[in-house]
Amino acid sequence: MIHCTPITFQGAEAIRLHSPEAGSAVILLQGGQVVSWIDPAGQERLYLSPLSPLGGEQPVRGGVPVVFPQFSLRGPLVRHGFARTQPWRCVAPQDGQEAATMATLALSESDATLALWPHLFHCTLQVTLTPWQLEMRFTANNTGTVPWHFCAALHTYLAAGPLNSVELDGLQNLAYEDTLQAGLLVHGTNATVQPRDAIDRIYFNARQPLTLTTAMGEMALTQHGWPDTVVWNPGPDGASAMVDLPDTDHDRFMCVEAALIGEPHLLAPGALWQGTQTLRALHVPTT
Ligand SMILES: O=P(O)(O)OC[C@H]1O[C@@H](O)[C@H](O)[C@@H](O)[C@@H]1O
Repeated sequence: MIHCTPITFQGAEAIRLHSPEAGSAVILLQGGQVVSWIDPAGQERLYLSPLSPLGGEQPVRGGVPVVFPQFSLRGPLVRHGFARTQPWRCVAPQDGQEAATMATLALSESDATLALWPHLFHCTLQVTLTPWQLEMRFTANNTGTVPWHFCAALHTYLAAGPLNSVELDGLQNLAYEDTLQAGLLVHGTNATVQPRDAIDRIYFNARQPLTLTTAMGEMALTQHGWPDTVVWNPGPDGASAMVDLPDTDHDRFMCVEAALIGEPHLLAPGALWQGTQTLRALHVPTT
């Protein structure tokens, strides 16, 4: 039998990747959700809300929730689909091997998912930790006999300083759908994205890589396979309205999500889709 030895992280079952050179990462079995990435300098690079209980039935706010098979409310399922609240299992490394810097978690159909979505599937998330870099590879496999459509995203909460010091470079001159304006299609300008209040945008066919500059330093964000990028922060009013987020914590993260939204993917029986998001810390402030 294949399994990893779980650790307990804030009371929830998890897998920990670590090495002296690369730092560490923690992945919850619930949701297959990365909730911590500590770089070799000891700096936490992901945001995790202190008001979001782990191991319950609610989605965990922070880290990297896996959105599947639906994005947001663009379909009949709960927002962002069911994958982020289902119990995943660790399928690699194999029992007895050192779970040093790479692990793969998997989710397949169950009575619970079939009650929500009548399809056979096998999803995996492979997480690889190297010095200053975290790579996450998501796959979706149709293990049934009929084709199905899906959307997905890695809803990455990057730790950031105050929102007014955030700048995202690489999405200039691209059109985006503005969720805060009821999905209005907005023509982009040649300015970098500098959110100073709530922001909720879907960029279709986004260019790569992006560079996120925050009070925490610079990070290169690269996605392969994922055509779209979501940029989200709830802003002060949105944060205050969320029970699982401290009132001022909109000033502690920025979500840049590698996503498949614009054209739901049709997966034939036996077919496999994959998308990778890579986070690379480029510059660490010396203060
Ligand atoms: O609160 P949730 O379900 O985790 O969603 C958070 C946000 O996720 C983003 O991906 C969406 O674009 C936002 O519209 C949404 O508010």
